[in-house]
Amino acid sequence: MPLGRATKDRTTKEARVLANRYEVVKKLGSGNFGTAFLCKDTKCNNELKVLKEIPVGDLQPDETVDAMHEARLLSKLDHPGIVKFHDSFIDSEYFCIITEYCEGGDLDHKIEEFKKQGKSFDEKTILNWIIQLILAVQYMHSRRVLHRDLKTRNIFIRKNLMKIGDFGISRILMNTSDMASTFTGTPYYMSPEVLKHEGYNSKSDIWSIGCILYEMCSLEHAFMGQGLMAVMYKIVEKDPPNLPEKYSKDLNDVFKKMLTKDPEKRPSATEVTKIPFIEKHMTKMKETLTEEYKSKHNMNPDLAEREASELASLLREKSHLEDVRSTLDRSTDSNSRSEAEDIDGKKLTAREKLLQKKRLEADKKAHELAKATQIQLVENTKRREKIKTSFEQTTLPAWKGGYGEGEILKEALTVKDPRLDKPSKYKYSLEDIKSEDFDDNSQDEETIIQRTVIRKRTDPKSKSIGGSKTERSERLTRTHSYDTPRTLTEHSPNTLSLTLGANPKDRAITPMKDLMVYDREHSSLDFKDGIPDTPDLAETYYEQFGFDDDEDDIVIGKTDNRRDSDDRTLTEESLAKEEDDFIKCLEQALDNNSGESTIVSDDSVSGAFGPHAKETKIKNMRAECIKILGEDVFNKAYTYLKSARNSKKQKEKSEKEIMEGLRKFVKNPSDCFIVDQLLFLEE
Ligand SMILES: Nc1ncnc2c1ncn2[C@@H]1O[C@H](COP(=O)(O)OP(=O)(O)OP(=O)(O)O)[C@@H](O)[C@H]1O
Repeated sequence: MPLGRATKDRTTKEARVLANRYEVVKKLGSGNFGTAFLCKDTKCNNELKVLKEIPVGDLQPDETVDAMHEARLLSKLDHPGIVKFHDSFIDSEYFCIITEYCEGGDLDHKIEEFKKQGKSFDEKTILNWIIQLILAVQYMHSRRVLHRDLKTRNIFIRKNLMKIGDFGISRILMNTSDMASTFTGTPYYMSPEVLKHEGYNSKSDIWSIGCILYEMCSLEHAFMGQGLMAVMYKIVEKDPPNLPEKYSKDLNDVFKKMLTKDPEKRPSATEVTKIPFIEKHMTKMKETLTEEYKSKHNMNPDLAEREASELASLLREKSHLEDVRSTLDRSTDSNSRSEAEDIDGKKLTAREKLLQKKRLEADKKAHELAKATQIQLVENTKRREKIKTSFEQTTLPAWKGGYGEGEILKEALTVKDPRLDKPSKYKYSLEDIKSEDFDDNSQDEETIIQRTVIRKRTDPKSKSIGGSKTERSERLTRTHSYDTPRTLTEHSPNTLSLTLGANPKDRAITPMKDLMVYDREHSSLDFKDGIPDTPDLAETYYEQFGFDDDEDDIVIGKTDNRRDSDDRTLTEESLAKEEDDFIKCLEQALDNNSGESTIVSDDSVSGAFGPHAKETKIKNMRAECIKILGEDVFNKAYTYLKSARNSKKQKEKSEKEIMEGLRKFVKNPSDCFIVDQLLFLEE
């Protein structure tokens, strides 16, 4: 296929849905193989994911079989240090991959940012990161998957967790036995054996991790040179530099081991984890992480807030349904009469008619809610048990780090509730909230109740709330201490009840029965029967609190059809799972046990899209050259370098002479580095 063959350019088409499921949000950028987009998974609660579109040309159906098979196997791999491979499919001329989205971007960007700001990463952070990467590599190598293109642009950050992207993609895209395919365009991370055409193996990935370690410390590449050849020469012949002096000798030794020229003598991932300095840090990480995890899950304010929010919504549900019921009870006898007939001698108001209309619906929702709550309770109990067991079994270390600025876990679990703009370790009265907290005076009282419930804390230092008015507020708040963590899970489903329906005991909805009282008589709120006075307001009220006609799901916690509003729960849960998984990885590594090995297949298989992927790479690199140099300069430099690399006479020229020759076209010959890369790739 000729170079630059036109593939349909879809990079600008963002508002589109792929596979009837992935809605493109925006373009993230283009790489060697294709373009990455941020997308929403409409079938998974609009979770943000990354779509990678790789042009593969017009393929015959059987040509895609291997790729799809490989992709399916890759999607089974799961490790907190690997960007999760979710899905793949062919769409027109594109092979599409759906992966996890890492909101922290890539390490290359992070390093650039630090460089610009004159900052550096501290040793502890670097050690944390490198251990994460090594554990991820160990996991994949134990399943016989090589990366082949490890570089800072393929390392992603998600809540300070380091994740390796594109692991195994080479299996699909590249013909792995072919040198040009292995040459990804970036020479900086390539090992001597690869440059010497001695073949890629698992140790070549370790070399790349060593190069990444150097870059984290010095914010520069380990092997630098004006031209591609100079870099390659240094990699093969020269000793690696030392890490900057601010880093320990121990870390420098680890780095040197990883950059041992002879792959036989270079440590494997497992061997790196056994280097005493690394092992010691892993043990420390485990201890600190466990402690932080423990305290977080015992007293996690975010978790508590979420639970409070759920409880508040249950409360709303309860008081509303009680109100509906009591009103309906009053009117039950009138059902046999005409709607227009009176209750207690009065005609039914529009509001009462509305109540009637909503009655069945409300009851149905109550049932669904009770069911959903019970499912959530079971899930919460399971999760708690799991966390508890994990604490008991481990002494995992608080794993601090992350740009040297904070505690990873702390950040990892901080999911802010946009409704809460202040830390809430205080007691709030309704008046407090009305007067100082919310600018928006137009909020209705129910919202205020909810916020009060969420904010309520029994901080011993807080001023007590006395007086009749505040007593009323007190009744509206939750007398539930977050300092002594109590959660939904601590209440057996059997203890839940809600005075609703013919048989109240059958309607398990909230564990707050004994803890929360909505005292209608003394309430300062004016919707004493729970329903606003006018039908319009009532309608708004219903809609606001989840009784909208069109609404068909009640979603609490984790269910299959979660809605947008549940994103927060989802993220929090998935992050907690990742922490948990990472703790297990550390444990396994410390136990010298790499876990059960699900071997995917031999990595020597040729990539299904080899020729197409190579062609795309060349095309993209050529476009990049033109972007950097301009078309005219590129053409001249390309012709000059091609002849310098190919003709015998020119070959005798030293690198220095070649660079000088380039000065005829460009001010800075090192700008032509990428042209050299392109030529190398083309060869
Ligand atoms: N999982 C992800 N989460 C967040 N951003 C991502 C993710 N994958 C890719 N990106 C971003 O999308 C852009 C393009 O990424 P892509 O992987 O296609 O190319 P690249 O890494 O820049 O180059 P290469 O093809 O050489 O790996 C980059 O800015 C990258 O940071």
